[in-house]
Amino acid sequence: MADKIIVLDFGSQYNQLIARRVREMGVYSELKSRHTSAAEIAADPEIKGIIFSGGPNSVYDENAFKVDPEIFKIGKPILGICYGMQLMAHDLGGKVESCEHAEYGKADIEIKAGNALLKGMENTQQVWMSHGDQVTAVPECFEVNASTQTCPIVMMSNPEKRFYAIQFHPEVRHTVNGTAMLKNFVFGVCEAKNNWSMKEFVDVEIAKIKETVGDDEVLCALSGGVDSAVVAALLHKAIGDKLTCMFVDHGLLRLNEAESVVDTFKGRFGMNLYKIDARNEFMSLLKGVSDPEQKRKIIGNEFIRVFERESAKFTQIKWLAQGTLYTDVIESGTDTAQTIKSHHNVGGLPENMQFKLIEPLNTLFKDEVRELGTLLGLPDEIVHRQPFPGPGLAIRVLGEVTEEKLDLVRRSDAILREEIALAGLDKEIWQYFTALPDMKSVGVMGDQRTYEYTVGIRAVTSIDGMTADWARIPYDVLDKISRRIINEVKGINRVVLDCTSKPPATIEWE
Ligand SMILES: Nc1ncnc2c1ncn2[C@@H]1O[C@H](COP(=O)(O)OP(=O)(O)OP(=O)(O)O)[C@@H](O)[C@H]1O
Ligand SMILES: O=c1[nH]c(=O)c2[nH+]cn([C@@H]3O[C@H](COP(=O)(O)O)[C@@H](O)[C@H]3O)c2[nH]1
Ligand SMILES: NC(=O)CC[C@H](N)C(=O)O
Ligand SMILES: [Mg+2]
Repeated sequence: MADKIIVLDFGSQYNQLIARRVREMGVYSELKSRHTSAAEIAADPEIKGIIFSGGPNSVYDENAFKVDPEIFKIGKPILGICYGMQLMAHDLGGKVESCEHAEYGKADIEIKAGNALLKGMENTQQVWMSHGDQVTAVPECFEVNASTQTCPIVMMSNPEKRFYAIQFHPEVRHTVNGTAMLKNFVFGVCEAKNNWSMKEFVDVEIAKIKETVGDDEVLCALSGGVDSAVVAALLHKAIGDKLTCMFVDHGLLRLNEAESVVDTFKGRFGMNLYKIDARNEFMSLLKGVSDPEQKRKIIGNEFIRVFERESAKFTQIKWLAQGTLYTDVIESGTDTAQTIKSHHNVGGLPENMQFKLIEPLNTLFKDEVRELGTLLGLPDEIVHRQPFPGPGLAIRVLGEVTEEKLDLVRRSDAILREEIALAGLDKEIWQYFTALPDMKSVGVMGDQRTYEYTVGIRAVTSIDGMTADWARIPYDVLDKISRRIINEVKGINRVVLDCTSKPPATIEWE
């Protein structure tokens, strides 16, 4: 088995990012609950080191997240990041106070005394901060390694015990040498071996699936997107023809999408795929509903009801596999992180669901899933397909969903996709689509007054969908898209461009 580094979760939005940075180095890493006991960690010889994540609490809050205090006695290296640093200082007898000037964003640290994490680095380092508390006195036997203008103790360590702590976030790209510092911890301090790769992930997940489901049949919710295609490929390797895939046409798909998914997966790959026509059910449940969260919950709920009803027709299937990614989980809200939007497959699930879930990708990010897809032999056109959300066009038609509005989004979106591909931009732009804000404006066409819908173009560049920037589509391409939409899609008289990054916006408009 592979060496591993565990990340204890204290509620940071970036906690899973820490784990994936370590995986990128070829060392297995996973996020663990803060309730994991020291005894359990001590008993696992594969765990070579522990990282405490950041988090929203202050260590002095009444309900602040705690860690088993025995963890400092088991002899394994620990790296505390932000809240993790404050927790280490607090638990070992140092002092944490709220700072006079909270620091958010870029900062420069001055190295006072080098240590193993800073090996090979210049004295000044650009880092990224996000904190309102800071350590004001280090515990016994700790040294101060670096400071900023407003934070005298930005890094501390006790090399003998192999305890290291930093106030900034090495896992984000804005900390220029963040990855190098994490590498120094993982290889230099923990002496972990880089003997893990996606190949390992495949073997471990296949074994886990076999053990979990035994001889049972599994239903895989297949959308034609990369996540569910990868899940289906993994399952197929694990349980062969005990796998049944189901694709739901909820009436919220893009132009010709249903036909093309069936052609590809059933026709070309010969998969055991059932297409369910549930257009009427979804549309009637959405009638009169305009709140985005309510729409998402109705859709998530109905997906499960359709799977329950349809699967009962051939055998009693108790396992449902979905292509849930970590992004879906964190954005839907966890016991520590806020709900940004309820993804249909996580926050939108009904409470009284009969299925037990299989979600092998729920710790991964999109780009990791693409790597996995390639490894499993899926063709490029599937691996690099742009993401399309499960609730489909329902979250791109703002407000109440009607057939008329769906048709406008569908046709304008098809034009946008065609032109982006013609301009050779379809690989560069991560996701692109049109959305219909619930608004009309005045125009003049052929000397006549019009009062019709506006359509918005949303196109973003991203790596993992967690953060995104708006794509700089050349003006002449935009011009052609805009003219074609106005000329070809009756009912639209204005086209606008969304030039907002994520954060502060999100990719979808609802
Ligand atoms: N129309 C659908 N029919 C069946 N299952 C679906 C459908 N839409 C979504 N799902 C399920 O919900 C999961 C999450 O959807 P999501 O859009 O995040 O993933 P995806 O469609 O597989 O990949 P992508 O993100 O590339 O679109 C899917 O992996 C799939 O299991
Ligand atoms: O399957 C899904 N079910 C959902 O409910 C959902 N909501 C957003 N998305 C997709 O997730 C990525 C991030 O989207 P946001 O920036 O809009 O949160 C983008 O790629 C979105 O298209 C969803 N996918
Ligand atoms: N990002 C963090 O971990 C923040 C830790 C703590 N809540 C602070 O503001 O200092
Ligand atoms: Mg999808």
